[in-house]
Amino acid sequence: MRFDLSLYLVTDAQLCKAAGLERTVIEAVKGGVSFVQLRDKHASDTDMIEQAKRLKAALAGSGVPLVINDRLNVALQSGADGLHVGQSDTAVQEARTAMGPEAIIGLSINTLEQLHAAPVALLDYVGLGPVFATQSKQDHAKPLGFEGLAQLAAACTLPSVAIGGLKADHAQQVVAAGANGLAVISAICGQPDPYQAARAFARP
Ligand SMILES: Cc1ncc(COP(=O)(O)OP(=O)(O)O)c(N)n1
Ligand SMILES: Cc1nc(C(=O)O)sc1CCOP(=O)(O)O
Ligand SMILES: [Mg+2]
Repeated sequence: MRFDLSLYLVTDAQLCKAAGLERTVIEAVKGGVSFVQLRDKHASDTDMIEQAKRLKAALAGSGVPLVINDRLNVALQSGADGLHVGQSDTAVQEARTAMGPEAIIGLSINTLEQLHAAPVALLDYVGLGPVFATQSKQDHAKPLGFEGLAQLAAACTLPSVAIGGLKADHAQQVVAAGANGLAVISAICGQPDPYQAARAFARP
Protein backbone atom coordinates (compact mmCIF):
# COMPACT_ATOMS: atom_id res chain seq x y z
CA MET A 1 0.00 0.00 0.00
CA ARG A 2 1.37 3.40 -0.94
CA PHE A 3 1.13 5.97 1.84
CA ASP A 4 1.56 9.63 2.63
CA LEU A 5 3.18 10.66 5.92
CA SER A 6 2.57 14.38 5.58
CA LEU A 7 0.06 14.62 8.45
CA TYR A 8 0.08 11.56 10.69
CA LEU A 9 -2.52 11.33 13.46
CA VAL A 10 -1.75 9.23 16.53
CA THR A 11 -4.98 8.72 18.46
CA ASP A 12 -5.62 9.13 22.18
CA ALA A 13 -9.03 7.80 23.23
CA GLN A 14 -9.07 9.80 26.46
CA LEU A 15 -8.36 13.11 24.73
CA CYS A 16 -10.94 12.33 22.03
CA LYS A 17 -13.63 11.37 24.54
CA ALA A 18 -15.86 14.41 24.05
CA ALA A 19 -16.04 14.29 20.25
CA GLY A 20 -15.56 10.50 20.04
CA LEU A 21 -12.59 8.72 18.50
CA GLU A 22 -14.18 7.80 15.16
CA ARG A 23 -15.71 11.26 14.71
CA THR A 24 -12.35 12.87 15.50
CA VAL A 25 -10.54 10.67 12.98
CA ILE A 26 -13.16 11.19 10.24
CA GLU A 27 -13.12 14.98 10.70
CA ALA A 28 -9.31 15.06 10.86
CA VAL A 29 -9.03 13.05 7.64
CA LYS A 30 -11.43 15.49 5.94
CA GLY A 31 -9.12 18.23 7.16
CA GLY A 32 -5.99 16.64 5.69
CA VAL A 33 -4.75 13.83 7.94
CA SER A 34 -3.06 11.33 5.63
CA PHE A 35 -2.13 8.49 7.99
CA VAL A 36 -3.65 7.16 11.25
CA GLN A 37 -2.15 5.19 14.13
CA LEU A 38 -4.47 3.70 16.76
CA ARG A 39 -2.66 4.07 20.10
CA ASP A 40 -4.32 3.05 23.35
CA LYS A 41 -2.28 2.10 26.38
CA HIS A 42 -5.31 1.15 28.48
CA ALA A 43 -7.83 -0.74 26.32
CA SER A 44 -8.06 -4.52 26.38
CA ASP A 45 -6.94 -6.32 23.23
CA THR A 46 -10.57 -7.23 22.50
CA ASP A 47 -11.73 -3.60 22.74
CA MET A 48 -8.78 -2.39 20.68
CA ILE A 49 -9.50 -4.94 17.95
CA GLU A 50 -13.12 -3.75 17.78
CA GLN A 51 -12.01 -0.10 17.74
CA ALA A 52 -9.51 -0.84 14.97
CA LYS A 53 -12.18 -2.59 12.88
CA ARG A 54 -14.50 0.41 13.28
CA LEU A 55 -11.76 2.83 12.29
CA LYS A 56 -10.73 0.67 9.32
CA ALA A 57 -14.36 0.73 8.13
CA ALA A 58 -14.55 4.49 8.65
CA LEU A 59 -11.37 4.97 6.59
CA ALA A 60 -12.47 2.66 3.75
CA GLY A 61 -12.05 4.34 0.38
CA SER A 62 -10.09 7.27 1.80
CA GLY A 63 -6.64 5.88 0.95
CA VAL A 64 -5.57 6.67 4.51
CA PRO A 65 -3.85 3.70 6.16
CA LEU A 66 -4.48 2.54 9.72
CA VAL A 67 -1.59 1.15 11.74
CA ILE A 68 -1.71 -0.16 15.30
CA ASN A 69 0.61 1.00 18.07
CA ASP A 70 2.61 -1.73 19.84
CA ARG A 71 0.22 -4.69 19.65
CA LEU A 72 0.99 -7.17 16.89
CA ASN A 73 -1.96 -9.41 17.80
CA VAL A 74 -4.36 -6.47 17.46
CA ALA A 75 -2.90 -5.55 14.08
CA LEU A 76 -3.23 -9.14 12.87
CA GLN A 77 -6.77 -9.68 14.15
CA SER A 78 -8.25 -6.34 13.10
CA GLY A 79 -7.22 -6.22 9.45
CA ALA A 80 -5.22 -3.03 10.05
CA ASP A 81 -2.70 -2.00 7.44
CA GLY A 82 0.30 -2.25 9.71
CA LEU A 83 2.05 -1.81 13.04
CA HIS A 84 4.15 0.88 14.70
CA VAL A 85 6.75 -0.37 17.20
CA GLY A 86 9.22 1.32 19.50
CA GLN A 87 12.67 0.23 20.58
CA SER A 88 11.29 -1.91 23.44
CA ASP A 89 8.31 -3.37 21.59
CA THR A 90 7.89 -6.41 19.34
CA ALA A 91 10.98 -6.79 17.15
CA VAL A 92 10.63 -5.51 13.61
CA GLN A 93 11.71 -8.92 12.24
CA GLU A 94 8.93 -10.67 14.15
CA ALA A 95 6.36 -8.09 13.04
CA ARG A 96 7.38 -8.38 9.38
CA THR A 97 7.30 -12.17 9.44
CA ALA A 98 3.87 -12.21 11.07
CA MET A 99 2.31 -9.41 9.00
CA GLY A 100 3.83 -10.16 5.62
CA PRO A 101 5.46 -8.05 2.92
CA GLU A 102 2.48 -5.77 2.21
CA ALA A 103 2.05 -4.51 5.79
CA ILE A 104 3.26 -1.03 6.74
CA ILE A 105 5.77 -1.28 9.57
CA GLY A 106 7.19 1.76 11.38
CA LEU A 107 9.85 2.05 14.07
CA SER A 108 10.52 4.86 16.59
CA ILE A 109 14.00 6.41 16.53
CA ASN A 110 15.58 8.84 19.00
CA THR A 111 19.32 8.47 18.34
CA LEU A 112 21.75 7.92 15.47
CA GLU A 113 22.73 4.61 17.09
CA GLN A 114 19.14 3.41 16.92
CA LEU A 115 18.91 4.56 13.31
CA HIS A 116 22.10 2.71 12.35
CA ALA A 117 20.85 -0.44 14.08
CA ALA A 118 17.42 -0.33 12.42
CA PRO A 119 16.58 -3.18 10.00
CA VAL A 120 15.94 -0.79 7.14
CA ALA A 121 15.02 -3.45 4.57
CA LEU A 122 12.14 -4.62 6.79
CA LEU A 123 10.77 -1.15 7.55
CA ASP A 124 8.51 1.26 5.66
CA TYR A 125 9.11 4.39 7.71
CA VAL A 126 10.58 5.71 10.96
CA GLY A 127 9.20 8.07 13.59
CA LEU A 128 11.85 10.59 14.71
CA GLY A 129 11.31 12.09 18.13
CA PRO A 130 10.52 13.59 20.39
CA VAL A 131 11.26 16.93 18.76
CA PHE A 132 9.98 18.67 21.92
CA ALA A 133 8.95 17.52 25.37
CA THR A 134 5.35 16.39 25.46
CA GLN A 135 2.66 15.49 27.99
CA SER A 136 1.23 12.89 25.62
CA LYS A 137 3.97 10.32 26.28
CA GLN A 138 4.99 9.79 29.89
CA ASP A 139 8.32 8.07 29.25
CA HIS A 140 9.55 10.07 26.29
CA ALA A 141 13.24 10.27 25.45
CA LYS A 142 15.42 13.39 25.41
CA PRO A 143 14.01 16.02 23.02
CA LEU A 144 15.93 16.41 19.76
CA GLY A 145 15.01 19.98 18.83
CA PHE A 146 15.08 20.84 15.14
CA GLU A 147 18.86 20.43 15.01
CA GLY A 148 18.73 16.87 16.31
CA LEU A 149 15.81 16.12 14.02
CA ALA A 150 17.80 17.40 11.02
CA GLN A 151 20.78 15.18 11.95
CA LEU A 152 18.58 12.09 12.10
CA ALA A 153 16.68 12.97 8.94
CA ALA A 154 19.95 13.51 7.05
CA ALA A 155 21.16 10.05 8.06
CA CYS A 156 17.84 8.40 7.27
CA THR A 157 17.21 6.48 4.05
CA LEU A 158 13.58 5.68 4.89
CA PRO A 159 10.54 7.97 4.81
CA SER A 160 10.30 9.71 8.17
CA VAL A 161 7.76 11.46 10.32
CA ALA A 162 8.71 13.82 13.16
CA ILE A 163 6.82 13.52 16.46
CA GLY A 164 6.64 15.11 19.91
CA GLY A 165 5.19 18.47 20.90
CA LEU A 166 4.47 19.50 17.32
CA LYS A 167 1.86 22.10 16.42
CA ALA A 168 0.72 23.52 13.08
CA ASP A 169 3.24 26.37 13.39
CA HIS A 170 6.09 23.86 13.22
CA ALA A 171 5.14 22.34 9.85
CA GLN A 172 7.58 24.32 7.75
CA GLN A 173 10.52 23.82 10.13
CA VAL A 174 9.90 20.07 10.28
CA VAL A 175 9.93 19.76 6.51
CA ALA A 176 12.99 22.04 6.31
CA ALA A 177 14.73 19.69 8.77
CA GLY A 178 14.20 16.88 6.26
CA ALA A 179 11.30 14.83 7.65
CA ASN A 180 8.48 13.84 5.33
CA GLY A 181 5.75 14.80 7.74
CA LEU A 182 4.48 15.54 11.24
CA ALA A 183 2.89 13.08 13.66
CA VAL A 184 0.64 14.60 16.31
CA ILE A 185 -1.68 13.65 19.13
CA SER A 186 -2.74 16.72 21.12
CA ALA A 187 -2.70 19.16 18.21
CA ILE A 188 -5.76 17.30 16.88
CA CYS A 189 -7.16 14.92 19.55
CA GLY A 190 -9.25 16.86 22.03
CA GLN A 191 -9.26 20.03 19.95
CA PRO A 192 -12.72 21.64 19.70
CA ASP A 193 -12.76 21.21 15.90
CA PRO A 194 -10.53 18.35 14.66
CA TYR A 195 -11.27 19.27 11.02
CA GLN A 196 -9.96 22.82 11.47
CA ALA A 197 -7.12 21.57 13.65
CA ALA A 198 -5.94 19.32 10.82
CA ARG A 199 -6.46 22.01 8.19
CA ALA A 200 -4.21 24.37 10.13
CA PHE A 201 -1.22 22.17 9.20
CA ALA A 202 -1.71 22.85 5.50
CA ARG A 203 -1.62 26.64 5.83
CA PRO A 204 1.55 28.38 4.72
C1 LIG B 1 4.95 7.88 14.49
C2 LIG B 1 5.36 7.45 15.85
N1 LIG B 1 6.61 7.68 16.25
C3 LIG B 1 6.99 7.31 17.49
C4 LIG B 1 6.11 6.68 18.33
C5 LIG B 1 6.52 6.22 19.72
O1 LIG B 1 6.58 4.80 19.80
P1 LIG B 1 7.13 4.14 21.15
O2 LIG B 1 8.49 4.63 21.39
O3 LIG B 1 6.93 2.68 21.05
O4 LIG B 1 6.19 4.73 22.26
P2 LIG B 1 4.64 4.48 22.46
O5 LIG B 1 3.88 5.25 21.43
O6 LIG B 1 4.37 3.01 22.33
O7 LIG B 1 4.35 4.99 23.84
C6 LIG B 1 4.81 6.46 17.88
N2 LIG B 1 3.89 5.84 18.62
N3 LIG B 1 4.46 6.84 16.62
C1 LIG C 1 3.52 8.89 20.92
C2 LIG C 1 4.74 9.71 20.99
N1 LIG C 1 5.96 9.23 20.65
C3 LIG C 1 6.94 10.11 20.79
C4 LIG C 1 8.35 9.83 20.51
O1 LIG C 1 9.19 10.72 20.72
O2 LIG C 1 8.65 8.73 20.10
S1 LIG C 1 6.38 11.61 21.32
C5 LIG C 1 4.79 11.03 21.37
C6 LIG C 1 3.61 11.87 21.78
C7 LIG C 1 3.23 12.91 20.74
O3 LIG C 1 2.11 13.59 21.21
P1 LIG C 1 1.92 15.17 21.03
O4 LIG C 1 1.73 15.40 19.58
O5 LIG C 1 0.66 15.49 21.81
O6 LIG C 1 3.11 15.84 21.60
MG1 LIG D 1 5.53 1.46 21.60
